Amino acid sequence: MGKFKVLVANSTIPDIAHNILKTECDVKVCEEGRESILQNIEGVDAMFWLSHYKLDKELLDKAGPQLKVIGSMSAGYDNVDVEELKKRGIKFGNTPGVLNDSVADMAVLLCLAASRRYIEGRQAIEQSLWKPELNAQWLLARDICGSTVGIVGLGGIGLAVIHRLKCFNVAKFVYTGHKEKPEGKAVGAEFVSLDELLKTSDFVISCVPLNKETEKMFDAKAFSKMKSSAIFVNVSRGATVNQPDLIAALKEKRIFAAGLDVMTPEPLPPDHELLKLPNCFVTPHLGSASTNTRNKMAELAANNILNALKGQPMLTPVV
Ligand SMILES: O=CC(=O)O
Repeated sequence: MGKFKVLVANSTIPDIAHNILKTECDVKVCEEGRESILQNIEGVDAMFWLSHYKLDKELLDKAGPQLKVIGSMSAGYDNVDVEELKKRGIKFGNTPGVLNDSVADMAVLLCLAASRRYIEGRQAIEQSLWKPELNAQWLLARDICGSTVGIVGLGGIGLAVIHRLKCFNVAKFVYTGHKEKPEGKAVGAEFVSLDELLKTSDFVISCVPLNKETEKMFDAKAFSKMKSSAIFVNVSRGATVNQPDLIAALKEKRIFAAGLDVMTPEPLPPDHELLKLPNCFVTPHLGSASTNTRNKMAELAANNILNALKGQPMLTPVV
């Protein structure tokens, strides 16, 4: 018998996390759904969290006062009531850093798929619109080469995007955020205001965390400042975008195209308007979805939990 009781709030987490937790804990795994978490959470010392559900007061009340630590297998934690955790003295850790490369790969994929008009090209084949006569003006792309790339939120993911896109011979990198960062200077990116970034960038890539300040920051006003040839890419959270405004901007060709790994809602209904736009390339929130990255995230989340249970500092604490 392990010393600690841990609830795993998702039955699909990689084995590596189970193996780590099992060394010191009794591990219980939930079935799908919030109901199952609510049914199983009572009396546990820790929870391994991987869910789009809200981690809120109701869950914490149901858990009871012995709950000491929650380790989330995610970088983002916008669905977690961190203030409530703080109030209750519950430690909370996330898994930043280890997913930077995978998410940055996804950002590059989105830049390319949106700028090279992947959806339109594919549809043209399927709808027999690919004509035998050569047309030198057909489905022309916007190049990354020679472009200005704007990173909104220069954290680890934004930096990893810059490192990748350097090979594409980008003319200029700009970034915006709260303050100028030495890491920005080190990669040759210029710190600018959001306004300046929106006005001058050919690619606008959102890497910001979702919070009150960033919620719906990409709205009609923001899209109206962007070039009509600009490509908007989002690998952060769907809620940073006012989605009806984005849809209008894409429909009216006020911007050239978008590439989205995140959107609202998730999962996106199959008949959603975003999927009907030929200039919008959508993937189902797969940024961190590689075998290696998910293993690293699982390992880090499990070690955060064990450390905190044993009274040691978490490797990547939030509170
Ligand atoms: O979106 C993925 C994450 O926050 O880890």
